Amino acid sequence: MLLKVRGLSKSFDGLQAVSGVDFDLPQGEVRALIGPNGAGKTTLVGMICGRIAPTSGTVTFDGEDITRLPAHKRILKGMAYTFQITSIFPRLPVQENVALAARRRLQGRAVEAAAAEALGRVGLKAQADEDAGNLSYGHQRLLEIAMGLVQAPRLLILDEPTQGLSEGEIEAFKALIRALAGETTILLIEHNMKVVMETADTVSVLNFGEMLAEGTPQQIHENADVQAAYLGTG
Ligand SMILES: Nc1ncnc2c1ncn2[C@@H]1O[C@H](COP(=O)(O)OP(=O)(O)OP(=O)(O)O)[C@@H](O)[C@H]1O
Repeated sequence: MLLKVRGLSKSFDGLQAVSGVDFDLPQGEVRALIGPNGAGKTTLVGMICGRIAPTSGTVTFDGEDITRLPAHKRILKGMAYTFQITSIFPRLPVQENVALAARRRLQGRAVEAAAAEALGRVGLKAQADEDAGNLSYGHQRLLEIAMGLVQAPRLLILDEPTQGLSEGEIEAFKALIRALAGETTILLIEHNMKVVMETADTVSVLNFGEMLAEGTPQQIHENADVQAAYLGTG
């Protein structure tokens, strides 16, 4: 098991954001984490990648207890949390942004080759020389994914990657996830159910900080408890 979460809880001033979550993510799986607004998804993922200290519980990555390891050390172990660890440098070219991320693990010519490959994968090759700040919002999000990918992570965590993307960009994103499936383990917080249904191997549903259900996209789609949880919040 690549990632193992046991009894993970977080309270903020008495508000129980995540309570007693158990969660297993096998190597190579694409897992979607869904749930109504405020269910605790970002808090759970924050504890997995080390940005948020849990109130109790453990996180094990590749057999090692990393519960107390700071975020930057988790990155070195192969966790990439794209939208938090990478921030775009708007005045640098797109390619240079990706090269900076690549230098966490590579040197010399390998940096440029890896950056070009990552840009190709997210469909931004034509924008390589533009300043990152001039990209559309959707393209900036794809750039962030390229900056995660270029680090060759063992676990890639994407927090609402399709938010703000156009229909065409969402199609490209789905194709990218399918291409990465089996190669990289992916944990995807996603509100767009079409994206979830078409990319995830398995879906975990969080509701009021607790794991409500886990199953294939089809099972989750048909699950009465899940339907009720979403209806309850409008
Ligand atoms: N730093 C914080 N301080 C206090 N309360 C917080 C903090 N972070 C999150 N919360 C609360 O914890 C609960 C879970 O929030 P979280 O952001 O994890 O949910 P979410 O499922 O990611 O929601 P969304 O889908 O809206 O992003 C919410 O009630 C939120 O208000």
